[in-house]
Amino acid sequence: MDAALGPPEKMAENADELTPMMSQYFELCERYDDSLVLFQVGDFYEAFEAAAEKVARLCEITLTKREDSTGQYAMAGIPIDNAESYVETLLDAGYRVAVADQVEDPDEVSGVVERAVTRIITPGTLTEDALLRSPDNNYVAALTTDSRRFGLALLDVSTGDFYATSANDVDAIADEVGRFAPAEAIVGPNVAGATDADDVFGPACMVTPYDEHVFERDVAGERVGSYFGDPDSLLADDVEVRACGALLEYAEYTRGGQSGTADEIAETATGHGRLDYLNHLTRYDPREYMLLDAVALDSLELFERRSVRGHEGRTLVDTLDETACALGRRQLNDWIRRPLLDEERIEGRHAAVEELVGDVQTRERLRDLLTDVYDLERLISRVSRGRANARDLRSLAATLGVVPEVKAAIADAESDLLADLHETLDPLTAVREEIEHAIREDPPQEVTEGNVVKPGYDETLDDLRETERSGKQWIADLQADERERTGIESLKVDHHAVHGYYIEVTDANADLVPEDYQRRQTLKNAERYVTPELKDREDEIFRAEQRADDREYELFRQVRDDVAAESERVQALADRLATLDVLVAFGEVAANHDYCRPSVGGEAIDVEGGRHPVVERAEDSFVPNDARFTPDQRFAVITGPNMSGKSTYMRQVALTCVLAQAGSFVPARSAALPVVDRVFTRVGASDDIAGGRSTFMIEMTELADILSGATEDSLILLDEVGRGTSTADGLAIARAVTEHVHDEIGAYTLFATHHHELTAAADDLTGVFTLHFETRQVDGEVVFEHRVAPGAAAASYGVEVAKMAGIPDAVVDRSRTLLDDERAADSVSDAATVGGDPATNGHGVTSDQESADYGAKDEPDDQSPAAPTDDARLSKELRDLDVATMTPLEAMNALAELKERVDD
Ligand SMILES: Nc1ncnc2c1ncn2[C@@H]1O[C@H](COP(=O)(O)OP(=O)(O)OP(=O)(O)O)[C@@H](O)[C@H]1O
Repeated sequence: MDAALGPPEKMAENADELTPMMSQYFELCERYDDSLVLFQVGDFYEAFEAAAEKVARLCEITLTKREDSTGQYAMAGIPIDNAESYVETLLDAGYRVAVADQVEDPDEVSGVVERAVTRIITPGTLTEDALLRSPDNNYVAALTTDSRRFGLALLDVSTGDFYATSANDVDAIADEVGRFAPAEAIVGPNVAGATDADDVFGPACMVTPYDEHVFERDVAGERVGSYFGDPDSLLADDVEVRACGALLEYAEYTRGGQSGTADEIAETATGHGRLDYLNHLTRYDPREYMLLDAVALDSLELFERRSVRGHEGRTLVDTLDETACALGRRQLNDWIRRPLLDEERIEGRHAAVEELVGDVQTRERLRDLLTDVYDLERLISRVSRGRANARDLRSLAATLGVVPEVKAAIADAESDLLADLHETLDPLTAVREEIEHAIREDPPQEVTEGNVVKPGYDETLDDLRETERSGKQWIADLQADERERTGIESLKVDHHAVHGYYIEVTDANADLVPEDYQRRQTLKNAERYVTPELKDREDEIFRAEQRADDREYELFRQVRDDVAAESERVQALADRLATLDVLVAFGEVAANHDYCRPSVGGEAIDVEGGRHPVVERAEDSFVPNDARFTPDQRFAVITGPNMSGKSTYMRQVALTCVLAQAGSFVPARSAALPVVDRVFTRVGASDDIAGGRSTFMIEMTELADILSGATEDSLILLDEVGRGTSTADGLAIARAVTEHVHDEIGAYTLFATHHHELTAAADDLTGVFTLHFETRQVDGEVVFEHRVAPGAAAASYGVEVAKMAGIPDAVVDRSRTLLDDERAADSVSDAATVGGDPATNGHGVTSDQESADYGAKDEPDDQSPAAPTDDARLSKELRDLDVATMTPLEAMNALAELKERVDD
């Protein structure tokens, strides 16, 4: 990013001589040197010099020039009316945009109009609806550290969601970052020495080192205190206070507040930029939630879809998203991102979902009502920032109007959670009534031009409007009155934007014009006049209109302030409606897709007829599978050909746990599950070319994280560990990992592998068992049954899959020949080694596919200790020749080949 533009050099050279306007621009560029300043000049936002060139190039607009006594400056302007799309382009290109608006009415000042930066638009602090691309949260983060701990704060400025946490280990922080996926981060002074912030936040996040001062304990503490009271009672560690304080300062700064020196804090604490709607700071310990790090979120496709074959387009959240409003959608994301560990809370959600599953009518009623719920969090944040218009207030009132009906719909609820929601849903009746009494039903976008406040709400306003109305009526009647008085039938009364009201008389009737008419304008065939009374009336109308508009704006602001004062209650209501919406969505999905209520808290995984929630929607006939892990047998080695369903099965077990702990029902006939503290995944990786790490390196790094972080309550998915290195090394690592997880950790583990040797671990390690996926051969073609069964698979069918994928016949045939040859040769040598320690077996297996044929438990010769001699090899090959089906030529060739080998 080359965001720091600073003031243009050319202006710096003659800074003292700049025109007043350019001097303003120059100073703003100096002050906001980390941003691209867009400077209002009338209906445009202008940029000059280097910034202008950037804007012109990125936004594809013309680069022009501005010339004054001090020189010529490159200039590019974007129209204010649709500035958003241009700003979006600049954000995408990595800029912060400082919007410098005219803060005085140009008509009312002589000389240069004052301009001030009213907001700094950055990727993580967006509040503009047009720039927020989805209802999902958009977070900005702050990270800091002392030498001991790391503190992380996360804030969604558009909704007021604010979180803080801390950890000793930067990896734990990276995991939390992964959950929230902030769009932007500021980092404190010591972070650079302790870790690589770009690594922690990832490439999609704009990371900037920020003013050290605001991270100081006292400065930060004071700021946190000004919002939420004593920081020490709220937060667990100084690093959390530092991160939260700095983040608040940054958020204020982007809302046009001052960047904080100690003195300025007191000023901003009450002034411009303050985020009054921030009422809650949620301090949490990552250990309170099932941990899903970035790798797991990604590989389980909870939010983002990886580019893999099949099940197009859908993520877990999409699949579950039957929410009716934006509040619910965000809450759903949060529940999936942070599944619970507390059994009681999990059960609480399940009980509520169960009740809703069983009551279609209530569910439908609630869905209907919740569809009418606006995004209260963003509305109240706009209200508190003074950016809400009258329509926003009406939307808020409309939402409040739905609350009593929502309450009524769950009045008889029996589950604790629904009953509690019924009890605590707060209709804020007074707020709704105030808005409904004061604000018109269909107000305009603008709040300063009248038509906002209802007649009858305010006497002063009504009087002014009456004066305006009667004045206009008098003028409306004037044409008829004057025609009668003067006898001029063609006399016209009309209004002109510049000259105001006039009476028009054609030249033919000039002699009938009365004395009191004063000439104003001469046209080709007519004259326009005013009378003193018309002038007086006009002034009266104008004054009344002006004062009425002002009065309306004042009344509107009063109502808006009154609503803002209740922002905490509105936020609490938003949270409850969101909860209800997610519960209803869970109920809907469960009812429509045949999910069951899981029991949680035992020590076994016992899923009957489980399905993958996403894949089952894309497959016409999804095959349900059981999953059974007992307290004593927690490690499954899964074999089966490519495409047989191993990955799908493993993910479905993990997703079932995630869903259950998020509070949802699960796609299965029945399910008993433990409370899983963390899901680890090590499933296929793409090369991190930019990061300079090979597939194997990534694989090993992820594996290292798993081995150091997993507990006996964790769920581990391992897919093809050791694929990126030689088969012997890979197998050795796979076996050693199996032993370690089995002996030392005891986590629930699903390990899919093509190393059939690994299935032997089931014989040696009591907690390990084998599963495999079955396939059938029908007319020479492989049919995948997608059915899991105990034991190990017999063959890999890699070549058949290659054929299905469209590899040319010649290559497929050649592969078969090679494979047959190798099988013949290796089955002999294999007999000597399978079942021993793979790390020391030293035999030359050359690919995963081949290794898949090793160690199938039910092959009797697997365990035989025979040594591979040439004779044994030859005899086997001879035995395997199927003379009955060979052509004479093939028989001749085979014989010649064998003879040749004996001769050697
Ligand atoms: N239980 C099932 N019922 C129906 N179709 C399934 C089932 N499981 C998987 N499939 C289908 O089979 C495809 C392959 O499954 P999956 O990717 O799980 O295979 P795999 O054994 O892990 O393959 P590989 O070893 O190549 O990674 C999936 O994309 C899905 O469309």
